Amino acid sequence: MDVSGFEGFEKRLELHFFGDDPEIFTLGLRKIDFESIQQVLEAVQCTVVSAVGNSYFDAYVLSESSLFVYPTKIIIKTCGTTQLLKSIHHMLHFAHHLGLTLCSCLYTRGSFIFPKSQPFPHTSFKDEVTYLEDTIPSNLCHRKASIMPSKSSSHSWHVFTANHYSVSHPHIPYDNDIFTMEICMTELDPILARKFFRRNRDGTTGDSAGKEMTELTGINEINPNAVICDYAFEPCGYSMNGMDGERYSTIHVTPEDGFSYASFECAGSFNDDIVHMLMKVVQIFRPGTMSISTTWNECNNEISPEKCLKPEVVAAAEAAKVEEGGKNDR
Ligand SMILES: C[S@+](CC[C@H](N)C(=O)[O-])C[C@H]1O[C@@H](n2cnc3c(N)ncnc32)[C@H](O)[C@@H]1O
Repeated sequence: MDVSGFEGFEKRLELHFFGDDPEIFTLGLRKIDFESIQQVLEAVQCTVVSAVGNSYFDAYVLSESSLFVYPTKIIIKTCGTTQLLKSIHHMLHFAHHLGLTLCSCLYTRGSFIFPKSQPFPHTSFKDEVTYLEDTIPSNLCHRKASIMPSKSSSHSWHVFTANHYSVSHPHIPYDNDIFTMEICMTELDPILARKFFRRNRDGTTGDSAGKEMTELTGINEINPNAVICDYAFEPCGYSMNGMDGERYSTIHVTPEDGFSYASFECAGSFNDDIVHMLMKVVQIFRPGTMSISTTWNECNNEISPEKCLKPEVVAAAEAAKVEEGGKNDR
């Protein structure tokens, strides 16, 4: 941990692949063995603390956040002083051996609380973009990098996208109904944040203490259908991955006062009850500041992260804040 505190804001990388073998849609990247996954994570400087899988994907809780492996997609999210972008080179190597080619890359992050503690290539957004430009293959020719405008300078969204387009694969299949929602929260209510400190040190494991926190805080009620894999760190900190069919969700909490942070991320559909979900998340953390981003695939196969939200998400966030306004005097 940095002398001043732990960097909660995650770096997030989403890579999509395509290939000619129909088997890639059933197993694909999930064929990468655990040793190779560990090799990728070694480059990033984090480890696996817990793992589960269902018939659609594998979910790993990491010492610093989470990894999701689908047949043609990988999402890796890491916090602290990890070097996330160093995973790309290794991932491309393993994917290549499975006959898979990268067709899109999305890298996002918020504003670091402790930017000066970040190692290369995360020393600045400029360095990150240069590193990405140099690492991703040239078939990803549509590239964009931007820091999206924000009312709060401490919650600026940094985005890099790169997409492939070819005549032979004009329509790489994406599910246009599914979007990703990420909520980043700082200045958590200190009383609620205390719930993410381990109480009984004796006889509990990271798994059992994690399960206790999931129930005590109501995280299990956000999506009651999700199978949850949770973990509590020592002396504090919490991570969970949820699996609901092919949809994932993930929560990470840094509860220490002075640099408290929590994030919630899920894959959702426009038919979901976003209001309910947002209300639940806000009630669990009562953050002083929060930002929400949604990302979805447009018909032209470009991954499009939006800080300007779909109206239903804006309405839900505002409803959640109004509801909490009366309860939280901060
Ligand atoms: C890994 S978790 C969740 C990360 C998530 N991105 C976040 O910041 O909310 C981070 C929390 O666990 C605590 N922690 C305790 N041991 C840790 C370890 N070995 N690695 C990472 N975090 C640890 C940190 O102090 C912090 O409160």
